[in-house]
Amino acid sequence: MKAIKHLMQYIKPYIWITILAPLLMVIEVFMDLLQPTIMQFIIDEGIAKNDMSIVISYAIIMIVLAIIGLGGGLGCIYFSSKVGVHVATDLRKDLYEVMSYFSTKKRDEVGTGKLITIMTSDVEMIQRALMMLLRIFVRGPLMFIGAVIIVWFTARELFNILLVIVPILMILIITFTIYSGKIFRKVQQSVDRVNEMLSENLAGIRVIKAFHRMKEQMDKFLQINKKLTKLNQNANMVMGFLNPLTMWIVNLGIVAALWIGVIQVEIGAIQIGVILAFVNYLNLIIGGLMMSVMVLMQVARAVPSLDRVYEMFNIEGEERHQKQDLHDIKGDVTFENVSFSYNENGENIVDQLNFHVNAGETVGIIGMTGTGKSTLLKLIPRLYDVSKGKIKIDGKDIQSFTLESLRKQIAFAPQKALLFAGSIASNLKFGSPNAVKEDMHHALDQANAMEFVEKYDDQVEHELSFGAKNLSGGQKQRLAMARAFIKDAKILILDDTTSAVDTISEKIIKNHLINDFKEQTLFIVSSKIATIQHADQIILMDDGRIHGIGTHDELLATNEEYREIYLLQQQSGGVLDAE
Ligand SMILES: Nc1ncnc2c1ncn2[C@@H]1O[C@H](COP(=O)(O)OP(=O)(O)OP(=O)(O)O)[C@@H](O)[C@H]1O
Repeated sequence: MKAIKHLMQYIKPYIWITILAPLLMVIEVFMDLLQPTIMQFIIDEGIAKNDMSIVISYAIIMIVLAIIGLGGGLGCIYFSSKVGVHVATDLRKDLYEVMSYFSTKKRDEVGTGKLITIMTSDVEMIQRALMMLLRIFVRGPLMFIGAVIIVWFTARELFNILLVIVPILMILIITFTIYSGKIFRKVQQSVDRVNEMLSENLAGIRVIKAFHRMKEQMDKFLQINKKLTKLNQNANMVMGFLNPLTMWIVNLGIVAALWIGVIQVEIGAIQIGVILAFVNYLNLIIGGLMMSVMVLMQVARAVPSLDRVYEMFNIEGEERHQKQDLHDIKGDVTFENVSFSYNENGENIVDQLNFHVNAGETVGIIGMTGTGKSTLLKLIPRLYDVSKGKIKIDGKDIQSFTLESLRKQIAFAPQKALLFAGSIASNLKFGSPNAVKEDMHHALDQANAMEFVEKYDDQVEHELSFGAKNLSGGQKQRLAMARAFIKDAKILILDDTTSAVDTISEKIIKNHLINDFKEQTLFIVSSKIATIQHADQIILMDDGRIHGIGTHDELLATNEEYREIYLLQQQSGGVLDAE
């Protein structure tokens, strides 16, 4: 109910054409309903009495009425399509907006597959249902009721046939509609799963190929797809049963009409034209019922879609407009007893973290994989919210600031260098929308990316393909770093952003980090001590906890595990000194 109310808000701007479309359909139905009666008149008064003038004049009336009906029908199609398409477009636009405000946690929970299905097939389902409702939902019942009334007045001797047939058809239709609604709900869930698997496999196609797991993935996909096929088949079977069953009942009605009708003609109670008109009206009645069923079926399919769309609008998003703005920060960052778990009541991925970073300092974070380094970083721009404790910037809890203003103060280069299709410049403008060429060159220099960008004829205007597949892993990382650098934010976070970068480039970038970012608070996660050796503090993470904290020299002197990592990396030649 609430979902329907919500949909009504989208129909409201098009309310006049939403009213006009069914009105035009009323004209078409009236014209259709008049045709059999005129035909009856032509047969009984024209042909039976050999009066050609009646035949011709009523045939002309029939044509005129048909043309008027056609005009009404076409108008209805035009306006109902307009409503459907516009409502769908507006819904998609708003869905895109709310989805972009989902908290990262919620987005993870819902899953990309479901989000894509909702934006595409669910919205389309609503669009189709809306169009059909405006076109056929008026036509169906009106044709049904109109035909029944006309039969009552023109062929009352045959009316009893309707009293038997119509209730049977109605029970049949209602049962089928309810049942098909349940099946379509399952179909939709199955489509979600297919989409989820598809998007995951397409994104990971190179990994699948590299590990030669095409067959295994294909088998998995086939299994899910098979389930969808079966559900679709069931749904179609339901529909497949309905048509022959109704036609059989209608045919029984026609046989009964002919039988009873002929007896009535013989005793002179009715004329032959009445029987023909009745058969025609019977077809209109069935047509009306079937059309209503089609609409109901479509509505039954659209209801789960409407619910799913409505659910998206109700998902707790990130707050947008309350709280105070964060301006001109110094850049002190404090973690006070911070714990975080991805799942409610799940194990803490980071646990009771306590540390303080002064503005302008660099913090290096190191530790085994899966120890919560990336998670720690994601808590600072509130990509996820802490489960316990507080993170403070300049002594104030980050929860008290608007997300927009908080994130303006933070430049974040995530572990996976995600770039967008478009020019290098457009990607850099993500970091700083007003950046000019000089700013871009400067940031690209700092990330040692100018070295390859300047080789392109069109330089920063060079187009990146979807997912920046025309770049190497190291090139992508350097551009992603440049995008963070150009933002010139007070807090700069680099999550293992040099893992695929060559040693010389890494050394250049490190020098820039040391010399150009003295005013910024830097968080650098790396698996290599050499990358963070210069940091004012190094945090050694172990199983979500801080296992050691201090400068490189302090940790070397006091922390066994740190010393071991350092020696191992020294032996494997991973040492990299800043100049
Ligand atoms: N979105 C998520 N949902 C649920 N669990 C997650 C999510 N992201 C990470 N984790 C889990 O949290 C733990 C820590 O992950 P995190 O990425 O923070 O580790 P990390 O130290 O950065 O690892 P690496 O060095 O490999 O990048 C892992 O066990 C991981 O499975």
